Amino acid sequence: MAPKTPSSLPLYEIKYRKNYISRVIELFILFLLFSLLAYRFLTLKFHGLQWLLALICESWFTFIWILTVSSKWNQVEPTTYPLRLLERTLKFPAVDIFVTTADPVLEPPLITINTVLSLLAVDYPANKLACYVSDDGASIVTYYSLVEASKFAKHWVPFCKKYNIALRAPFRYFSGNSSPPQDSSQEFQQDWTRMKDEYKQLCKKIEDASTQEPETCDFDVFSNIQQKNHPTIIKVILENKEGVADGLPHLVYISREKRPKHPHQFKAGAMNVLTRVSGVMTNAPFMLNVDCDMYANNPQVVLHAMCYFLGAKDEIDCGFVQFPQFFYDGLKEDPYGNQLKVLHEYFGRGISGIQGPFYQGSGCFHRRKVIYGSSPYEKITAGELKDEYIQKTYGMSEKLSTSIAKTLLEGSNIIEQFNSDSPSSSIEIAHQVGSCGFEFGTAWGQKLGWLYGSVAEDILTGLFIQSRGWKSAYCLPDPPAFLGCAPAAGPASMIQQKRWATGLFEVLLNSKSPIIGTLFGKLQLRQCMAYLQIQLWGLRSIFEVCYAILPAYCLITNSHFLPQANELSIVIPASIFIIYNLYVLSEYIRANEPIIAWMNNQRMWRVNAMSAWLFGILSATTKLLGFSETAFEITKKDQNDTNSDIGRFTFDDSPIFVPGTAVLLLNLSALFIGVLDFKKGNNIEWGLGEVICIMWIVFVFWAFLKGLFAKGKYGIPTSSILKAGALALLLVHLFKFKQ
Ligand SMILES: O=c1ccn([C@@H]2O[C@H](COP(=O)(O)OP(=O)(O)O[C@H]3O[C@H](CO)[C@@H](O)[C@H](O)[C@H]3O)[C@@H](O)[C@H]2O)c(=O)[nH]1
Ligand SMILES: [Mn+2]
Repeated sequence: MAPKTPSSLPLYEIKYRKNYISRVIELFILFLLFSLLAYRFLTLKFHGLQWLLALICESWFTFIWILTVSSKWNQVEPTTYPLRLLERTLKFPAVDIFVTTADPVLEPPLITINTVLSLLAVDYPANKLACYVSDDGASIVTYYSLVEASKFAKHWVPFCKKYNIALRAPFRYFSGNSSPPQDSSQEFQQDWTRMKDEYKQLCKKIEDASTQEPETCDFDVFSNIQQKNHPTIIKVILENKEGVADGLPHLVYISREKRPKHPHQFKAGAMNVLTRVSGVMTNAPFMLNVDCDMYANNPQVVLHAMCYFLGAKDEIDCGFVQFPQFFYDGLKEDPYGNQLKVLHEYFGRGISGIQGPFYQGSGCFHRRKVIYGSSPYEKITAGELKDEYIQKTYGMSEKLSTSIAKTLLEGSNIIEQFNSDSPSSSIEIAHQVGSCGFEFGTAWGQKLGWLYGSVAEDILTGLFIQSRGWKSAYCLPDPPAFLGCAPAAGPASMIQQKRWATGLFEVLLNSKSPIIGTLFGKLQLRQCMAYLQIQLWGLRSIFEVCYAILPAYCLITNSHFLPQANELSIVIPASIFIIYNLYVLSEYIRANEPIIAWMNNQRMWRVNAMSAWLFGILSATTKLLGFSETAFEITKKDQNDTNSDIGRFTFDDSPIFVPGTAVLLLNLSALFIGVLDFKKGNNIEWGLGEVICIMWIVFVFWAFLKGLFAKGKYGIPTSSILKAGALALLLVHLFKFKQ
């Protein structure tokens, strides 16, 4: 065999995990679940309401388990080879990078500029990159910070490239290091110290600006505007006019027009403006989007993504390339269960073995034409793109139409397409396409761009792409490509989970729901099942709450919903409980996660399911009935809350904590009532099974139990406890009455 030349080696490889043992265990659990259902069904007539409720809930859990097993069946082990790519070619396609920020308080500008700096410094020809920052907060501080950061970038980027620095977000690079590494050269030590000083000054400037607004004439546009009522603001901060590969990429600030009566569609709206503004300015064939807190942790990210785009034999195989979301400074042992490591490890790799990962909203590279609504192999001729059609669909702008036509007609020539004009020459048209009336009557948000109608715009948009037949690729470089902030407080974490549950459920009811995508589109059946697995989070809450109430119901009404300890059939539910939990534990161990993280996560999944998801489905339903609109509540990004016991669960007066507290109180009272009954020597119908269930619920809500007695932010506010108590009391009486 002839030795392989660099150009014949594959740029990526996808292997499949040999997860046979896992599959067997998962199928065995499924078998046990079916046995349980059969047993319940056959014995239904000997038991009361609680038996029927248990049967309904367990049927639902079985259904979810089928979705889970299918989603995790084919887990991928992808590898990308950026070095081979570098050996193969010197010509790279252009990439437009989008960073979104929306609130200078919840999303401190220092975090945003670190993300931007890490992106400006990636290993990729600078003349092929343009970074666009969308600021829905229209904040002068954010803009000022970016301007100052761009000055710092002129030294930072060359420094990173000269010494091949691995971590190019300065706040992470300098954190904890007060002096340069001692074993390095004199020159490096000097440069290091200089950079660190400059970065300190930058931080100081930004800090000062947030207390006293900066004043220069350049900032006039920001004076006298309101966050939700202002014209489009676009500023070209950095421009690589000469097009030099080792210079700096373009950097453009955009705050789209906002008017009070005009729905602005949250992040999806911002992404569409970014798409259009970049379309008229640079029109790169690929775009990367990241949330403002998701800095590039691996300087080769773009190269890794290009391994897929340039290495795929068939374009259909990668409509987009998703890097999973990982988080930095994650709280030890993941008390809020939101670092999602284990979810990515099995579920994420599993769906990547079907039609590809979901689009996760951040850390994703898209083909521009995919965002423009095209389908795989779609051959568009110039005739079909007659201006009239384009303008009706994409909006009235000649320059934008031309650029869109170019993208759609592109064929396979993605390298040459870069727009050679400098961004500032298109600034007027950019203002026009960034205005809020531009989309009126067009297909933006409906059939192209980022889709409207769900606060989980990412899942909706990705689903629509996959329903057109595109596959997506999962990229897992080492070190991880992007790192962001996971919420580090109880309320923030709950609000995020609630938003996801709402948004995911909205997608299910949308005209682009996965079921429709499979029936009428090109979404694969098992991909549809994977989407359902997450989109049913909201509905799951009802069954989970019901099931958590059952043991309490039994103790209060002196009945049982599980077979008694001396019956042989108790083996079925007992073994489901034991095998399932041990199996999940083994997943954590295999993923090198601490056992405590497993414990915390198991609890938090249940807590989220019974509180945040419940509110999620409530808000999706009230929207559906037309009572309210769902809103995108932004997650707080800063987590340097120094004087607090990080990791200890925190509460606030949000009603979101009421149902969980009520479930806990109800079970505790049931236990109390049961023990009294038992002491009285009454004939007891319930048994060990029900008592273990109550113990388990107390274990799940341990943080809430502690919260009942703690003060300040660690305690559940008295008003919430009273509401939950009243609810629990009401249920106790209802059950008693029924009896
Ligand atoms: O009106 C808005 C609201 C939000 N954002 C941006 O959207 C991003 C995500 O917001 P965040 O509060 O961090 O939400 P997360 O729950 O952490 O985000 C995940 O889930 C969202 C969908 O619920 C996706 O949009 C995100 O990309 C995904 O990372 C941030 O960059 C925001 O600045 C806007 O630009 N405009
Ligand atoms: Mn976020």
